[in-house]
Amino acid sequence: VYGLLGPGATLETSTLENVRSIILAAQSLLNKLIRSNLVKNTNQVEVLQKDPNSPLYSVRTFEELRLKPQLLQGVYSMGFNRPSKIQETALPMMLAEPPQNLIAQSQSGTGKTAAFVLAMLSHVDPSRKYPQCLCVSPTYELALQTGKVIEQMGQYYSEVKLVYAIRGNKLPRGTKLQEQIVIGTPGTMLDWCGKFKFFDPKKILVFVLDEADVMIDTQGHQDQSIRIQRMLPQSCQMLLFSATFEESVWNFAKRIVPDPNIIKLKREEETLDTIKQYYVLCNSREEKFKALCNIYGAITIAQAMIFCHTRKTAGWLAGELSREGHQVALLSGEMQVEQRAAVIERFREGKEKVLVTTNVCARGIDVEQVSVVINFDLPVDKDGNPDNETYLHRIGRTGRFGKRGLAINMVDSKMSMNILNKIQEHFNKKIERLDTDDLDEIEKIAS
Ligand SMILES: Nc1ncnc2c1ncn2[C@@H]1O[C@H](COP(=O)(O)OP(=O)(O)OP(=O)(O)O)[C@@H](O)[C@H]1O
Repeated sequence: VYGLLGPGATLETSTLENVRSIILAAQSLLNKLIRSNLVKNTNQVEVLQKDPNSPLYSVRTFEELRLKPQLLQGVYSMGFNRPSKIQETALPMMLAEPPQNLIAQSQSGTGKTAAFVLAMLSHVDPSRKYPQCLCVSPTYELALQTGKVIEQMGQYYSEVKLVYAIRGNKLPRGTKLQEQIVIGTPGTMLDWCGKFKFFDPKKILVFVLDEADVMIDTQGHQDQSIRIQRMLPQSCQMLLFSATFEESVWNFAKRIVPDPNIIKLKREEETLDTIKQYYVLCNSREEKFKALCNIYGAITIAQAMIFCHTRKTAGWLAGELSREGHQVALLSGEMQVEQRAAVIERFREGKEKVLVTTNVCARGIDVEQVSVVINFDLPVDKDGNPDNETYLHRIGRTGRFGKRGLAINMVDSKMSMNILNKIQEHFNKKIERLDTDDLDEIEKIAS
């Protein structure tokens, strides 16, 4: 299957309406590629049960779930010692008899994929050689990532096989699938069960819809998913996962999952409390660059992220910094997701000390060891208004990381001063002026 795939989706291949969904899907893939650990979350899980009178089980250990030994071995071999926050509640619900339907929302990296993969592997009967679980993902790259988790978790359960229903994987007419798990994108999945009848949808026990928020942004995916769902038997367990839960996602979720239990885990809040914020007044990008050099000359910066508004500025700045002798990594929109993941990985490993990037590329990426964030350009939305949310994401820290940080904003016009003032008002946190021609003053900010 891997050999059949072309390179990852690029923005060039898309129509304009699809750009947002492609960015979302790419972001999600990027997060998966660069993630090395569970994203910890200290918030409480909110649970809404279909039947409020039934007792709510949550587990502290994987043993309590009475998994097949081959699966427990698979779980431990992945380095999981205990269920994540969302898994504590989601797993007993998904593994209950009779199976329960579930809608679960929690941010990327909290263990949703591992949870539903475990549920699918627990429910299949390997002695039956036909599809019993379907999992739909928004893109084939995301489907492949989930497939990898199935392969890893099921490594000691080799009787269970999976097949990818993705564009490019063409099967001869009349094929009857023998694999127990089918994972793919909605269009191909629909063709496989509706048009080509490669398997019998009435025999499906578990239907998983992953990344619902990304899914609904892609034209046609919603309808295709609903059409697949309609072919499944009433007894089929329906599971839907999403990182965010806007109204539109919720409406879609309710159409896909009848009588759901609902689990939500709020994202850990980011705060500016532990961040010292400054701004520097300049007149041009050259002056901004000079200010940046002065800062680097005065204080030791282990690792910094620098945000620019456009690819062009980012490219220019990366070049200038390299000429000054800095080890610079550039993250840019025209790079494919895999290339971006590699750049971030190198930066995380400390191979480069400065990461220059545009906003699109770096949304949602945590690089814990970064202590200095520089807004070479202030974050604005497409209408040129201050983008407070992005400002917070760039420089904010969750309580968990708690470390002190430094944020420096470059202001180069009346307009950008105005934006800075609005950001300051919005967060009600003072942003101090920094004179970068005064070395003593710069040294003070690092202490
Ligand atoms: N119980 C666990 N203990 C330790 N690590 C875990 C556990 N569950 C999952 N992980 C790991 O944490 C990371 C995130 O898990 P997972 O991919 O399942 O999260 P997710 O919520 O599905 O995120 P995304 O939607 O981005 O895929 C993965 O590297 C996974 O291997």
